[in-house]
Amino acid sequence: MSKTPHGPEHEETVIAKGDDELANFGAELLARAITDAVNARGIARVALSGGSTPVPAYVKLASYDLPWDVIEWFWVDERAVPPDNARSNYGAARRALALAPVPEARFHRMEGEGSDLDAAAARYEALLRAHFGVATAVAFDAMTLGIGDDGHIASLFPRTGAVAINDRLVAAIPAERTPGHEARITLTAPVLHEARFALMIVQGAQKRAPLQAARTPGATDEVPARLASGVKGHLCWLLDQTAAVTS
Ligand SMILES: O=C(O)[C@H](O)[C@@H](O)[C@H](O)[C@H](O)COP(=O)(O)O
Repeated sequence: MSKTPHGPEHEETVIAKGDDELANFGAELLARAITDAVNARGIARVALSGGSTPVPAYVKLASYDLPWDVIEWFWVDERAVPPDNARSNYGAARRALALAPVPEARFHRMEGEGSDLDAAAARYEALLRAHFGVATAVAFDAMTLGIGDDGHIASLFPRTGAVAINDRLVAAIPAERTPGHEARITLTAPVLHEARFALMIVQGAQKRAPLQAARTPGATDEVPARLASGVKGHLCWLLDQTAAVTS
């Protein structure tokens, strides 16, 4: 049974009252993590999850006065669609960040559109190694995460064994292992765990059950979002009040 190997250095829960507050808190938390990273190391590397929940926070973040030239943007996962497809996580984040003065070269998308997702995953892994260095851990300065209704995180879906992939940084997940979804490319659990700051942003009554399951110790293959508790750095559960209700 794969369990989370260690707990966060720092863990907190922030409750937001409503959509706007969730987006504002999300943007503020990301901006702080980014600013801290640039102050400490002269650069911030950010990995963005897809889905709908984090997008309003990305929009708010775009209006911050950040050192945009030294922020590198990566993705936690991508759907097997072209970047201009409405389901593209890259496309959604790019639209949300459109007002931010980010140099094009700072965006590093996963190539979900290709016919060979294993090759695309390998290329992304090589890109991460080039940016982070081969010898060092791939530790993102800030990472947004979400929880699927089925308890998935990134594109690591329950009862597929995907949470146990630990021999690579980036994996291709075939459609038959993403129930109800298309094939994916995703960061693997070891990369999620290395995050210096992970913002787990959860909204809506339909997320109460998977959220409670994610915060209950147990097998990560049953509830992949339990991987969040293995983040080594600072883990922030940013919850809107409807998701935070405990039965
Ligand atoms: O590609 C994706 O879908 C995401 O990376 C995924 O892991 C997401 O975070 C959850 O499915 C929650 O999605 P919502 O925010 O839309 O509920």
